[in-house]
Amino acid sequence: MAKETPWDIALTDLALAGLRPEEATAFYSDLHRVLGPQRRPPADAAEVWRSVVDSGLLKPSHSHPLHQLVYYSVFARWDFAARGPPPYWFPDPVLAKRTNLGKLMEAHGPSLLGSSYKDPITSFNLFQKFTVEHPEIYWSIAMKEISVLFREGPKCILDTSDKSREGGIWFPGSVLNIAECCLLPMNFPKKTNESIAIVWRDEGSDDSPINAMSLKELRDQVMMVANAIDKLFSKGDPIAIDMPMTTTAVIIYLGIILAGCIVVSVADSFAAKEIAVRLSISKAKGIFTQDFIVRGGRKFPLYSRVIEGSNCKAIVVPARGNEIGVQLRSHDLSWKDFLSCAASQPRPCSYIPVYESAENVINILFSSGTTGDPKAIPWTQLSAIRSAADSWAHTDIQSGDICCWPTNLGWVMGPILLFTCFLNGATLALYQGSPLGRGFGKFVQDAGVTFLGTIPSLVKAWKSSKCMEGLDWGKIRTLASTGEASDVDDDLWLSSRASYKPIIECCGGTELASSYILSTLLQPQAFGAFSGKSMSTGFVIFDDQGIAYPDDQPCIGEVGLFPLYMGASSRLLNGDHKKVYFDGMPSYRGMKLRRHGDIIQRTVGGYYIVQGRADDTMNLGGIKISAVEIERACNRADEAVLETAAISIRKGTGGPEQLVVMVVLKEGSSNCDPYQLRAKFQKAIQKNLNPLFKVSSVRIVPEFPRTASNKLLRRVLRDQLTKELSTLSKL
Ligand SMILES: Nc1ncnc2c1ncn2[C@@H]1O[C@H](COP(=O)(O)OP(=O)(O)OP(=O)(O)O)[C@@H](O)[C@H]1O
Repeated sequence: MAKETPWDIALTDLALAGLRPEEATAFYSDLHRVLGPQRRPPADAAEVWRSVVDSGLLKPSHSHPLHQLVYYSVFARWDFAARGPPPYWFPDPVLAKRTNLGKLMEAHGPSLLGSSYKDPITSFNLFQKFTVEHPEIYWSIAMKEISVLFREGPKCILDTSDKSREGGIWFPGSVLNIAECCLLPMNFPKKTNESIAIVWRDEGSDDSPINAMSLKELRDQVMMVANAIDKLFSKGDPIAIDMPMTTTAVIIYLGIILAGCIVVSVADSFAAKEIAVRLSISKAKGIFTQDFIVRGGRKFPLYSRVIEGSNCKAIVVPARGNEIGVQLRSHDLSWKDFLSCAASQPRPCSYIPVYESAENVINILFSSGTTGDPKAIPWTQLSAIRSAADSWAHTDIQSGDICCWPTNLGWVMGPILLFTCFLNGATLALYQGSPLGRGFGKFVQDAGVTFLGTIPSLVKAWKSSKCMEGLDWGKIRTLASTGEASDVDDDLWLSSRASYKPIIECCGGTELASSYILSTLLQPQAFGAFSGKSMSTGFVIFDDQGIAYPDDQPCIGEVGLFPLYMGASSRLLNGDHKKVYFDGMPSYRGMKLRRHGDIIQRTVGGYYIVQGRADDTMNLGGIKISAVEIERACNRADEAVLETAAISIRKGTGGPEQLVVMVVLKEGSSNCDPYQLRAKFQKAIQKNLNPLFKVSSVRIVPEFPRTASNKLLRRVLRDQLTKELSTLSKL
């Protein structure tokens, strides 16, 4: 499909990529005008691509094959080993100074870095390093940028005197209510009572106007909920929310925190048993839920799932309309009856928040369980601050932005998105239904979303179904992706839908309340790669012996986080925090490193590429390789492949690990032959990775097992294959 150079693209190629003859002729001459006469290198591919994008030649309305043809032809001769991943987006020196971080660096860079400070782009790495070495200075400045209002100010920013607290004590002595901070109008960041706090639309009402709620309306409703909570619960009670991330769910979330209780977030896709386990671990005193979930035009029971394994008081919100569609147990309440508890108050929409220390727990979240049983992670008010501040710095969220990221309050992205919007004066955009279809994309268009977050499986589904064709996503300023390693071609598709806006890759963990590697608008971006570490985050990549690679050296290894990490967890409800995150970790410069479990690659050029979990690493013929690297090579080996999972298994008798590539095919490709695929995978692996790696077999399956948040569960596939093998060997 791709040509040796973009100059080799012929009219016939453009026709094959979907252009009509007259369009192909016009495109051809425009392309050549942009490319100029130089037919062969030394033209730098990155500069060529930059001119192509700047010229606006490639439009969102063009077919994906056309975008592919140009992109892959431009970078056909790119030497990854010598230059790192190819950049597709470049910061503009003038615009960079107008970003949140750019402004902060311009204001403080000269005094903090002295004459070494040049400008936000040139000095980004130096500044990030400074924030790691002086986190107390960075956080004292960053805190002024988001709407955090202390009732009592902190004694200092960071206290490291208690050596048993590896993560340090942040903002000691301070008292606040973070939900109140979300709801108050502020001069900076700008939030008035009339500012639009939430916009939303119900699935199925895709041609109706967008609904909107002002900050004052939101505050009134949250206060009403807090008043009603006071009637039914006591301060400090854990109260669960298990429902889609709707406007009502967001109001409930803030109401629980305003009233000094703890939100227990449970994702709405869990089965009854999983819900029950989470309610029991957190000792929830009540649960807010819905009668049903309406998604993709279907109605799924939710209340019945919630009560199957738990007796705690349920407050039931109707999925649609005002009346609930299920019969309640005697001790449960409808949403209407719950709200009427507050209505009897003289001022139902007025509430004095419960103020607590910054380290007070506001939310219990559960990790995805990719590596084992989900961990119950207490989020403090600091976690909320961390999440909003990172979005301020890295995704450049500003007041007036309209932010959409399909997720759930039970996944870490839910609370991160909520605090990102409300502590930065941005608008939260919620599509109340399935994000998989065109209705969601139309909402993004109609609501004028400026920031769109995604997960890789969602992007893959949009690209493959072509459901977003013809939509105008022109208001998008920034995209983002998290959860799993993203696919270069899927990201090419995503960015091209928004005229090549940057995709900010985010990788962290529920227990960090943030991402440890995170792209920025101050550095060039490459698909599927992270341009750097997040502000104030330090880490090393270490080898099998626990020895850290030098910071400027390209390498692959496990990441070890510096333990002083503002907003990260310091305990687990269902596990030994020290054992999970610190025991067995190497030390670096006198610091015991914090475990995160990811294998990452630092490339030439200082980009990071996630290679998956340490547990998914395999040893093929004595060489260590991550599953993700093999999958990246195989995913593009044949047009029929939707996705692959690389698993290594060992026969019961021991011996070397054998590589099995499992495949899910695109719709309509069912007659694909596994033997032919094996040959193609073998070739792709030999060409891109290592000629010695052998594909032992290929399995075509209808779908992969995934966590409830859609992460590929390689450990389940590995267990299945190992079991099958041992049964076979017994026959
Ligand atoms: N953008 C990304 N690219 C690659 N991997 C990612 C990305 N974002 C997240 N991840 C993976 O997800 C992990 C964080 O997910 P989460 O906090 O939900 O817990 P988990 O590790 O999946 O679950 P558990 O700790 O229960 O096994 C990261 O450590 C990383 O492995």
